[in-house]
Amino acid sequence: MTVLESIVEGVREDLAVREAALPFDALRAQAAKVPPPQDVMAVLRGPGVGVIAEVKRRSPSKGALADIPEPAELAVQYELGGARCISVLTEQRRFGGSLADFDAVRAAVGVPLLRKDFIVSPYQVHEARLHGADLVLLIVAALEQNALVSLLDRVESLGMTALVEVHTAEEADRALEAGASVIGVNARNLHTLEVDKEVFGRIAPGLPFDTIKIAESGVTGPGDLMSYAGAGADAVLVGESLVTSGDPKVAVNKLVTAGSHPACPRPSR
Ligand SMILES: O=C(O)c1ccccc1NCC(=O)[C@H](O)[C@H](O)COP(=O)(O)O
Repeated sequence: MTVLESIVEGVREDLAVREAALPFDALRAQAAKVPPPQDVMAVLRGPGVGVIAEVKRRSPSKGALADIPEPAELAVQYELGGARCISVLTEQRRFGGSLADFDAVRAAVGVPLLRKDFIVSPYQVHEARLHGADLVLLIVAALEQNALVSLLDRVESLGMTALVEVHTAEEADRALEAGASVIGVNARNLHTLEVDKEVFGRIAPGLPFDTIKIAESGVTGPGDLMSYAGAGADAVLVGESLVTSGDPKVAVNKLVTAGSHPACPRPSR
């Protein structure tokens, strides 16, 4: 079993417990009463290269990264530093995240929020909406094509935006066939955990010009952002280097400043 398969197995077990506690129809009815999501496409199409800053306590590849006793405080620092969106990992077993973290962040910041999890069921999509998500991650490698198409439709039918994550050209084709308009190219192979920062540059130029392109993983500073910008990134998604920086506001702001600098290559839309 690969790392991704084992994560998804645990996610399905935890999901069954939540479904037993709050049945799907009741969840859906509650989620329908939540204020509508933000227009994330407009935010991601903002000037320069944006930063999506991630609340990430630990990971399968690196183990413990940061305690983050107050995720809301971290998120406020990200927002003050100029993050365009904030990603909150809600997977508990491997990443130490939770929907309680998501709620705390939602209550503290105004920027759009990404529910970063391993979404395999419509239940998780409505759950994301119930907790105020604007964006939902869909990982192509974790989904059969029919499931990808129907989850993407569901995310959009609720007014949210799907960040569809790929790691290979074949997965990018599947994302486009499913109708993705925001594609994240993850430098990390979720089966082996190997990080290859060249992957974005191999895949992004082949995507349609009007697709929002997000470079995920392995961003350690402004130099990486500039390289990804040169290969066509509209935004970068950054976790580890921010949570381990000691000063997340400054660390985010260094990236934001690089992304808005006149020397930074512009997205070609
Ligand atoms: O981070 C991991 O080790 C990982 C392992 C298996 C599945 C997903 C994983 N990470 C999710 C992410 O995509 C990253 O949290 C995100 O792109 C930020 O990456 P980084 O800046 O390298 O922390």
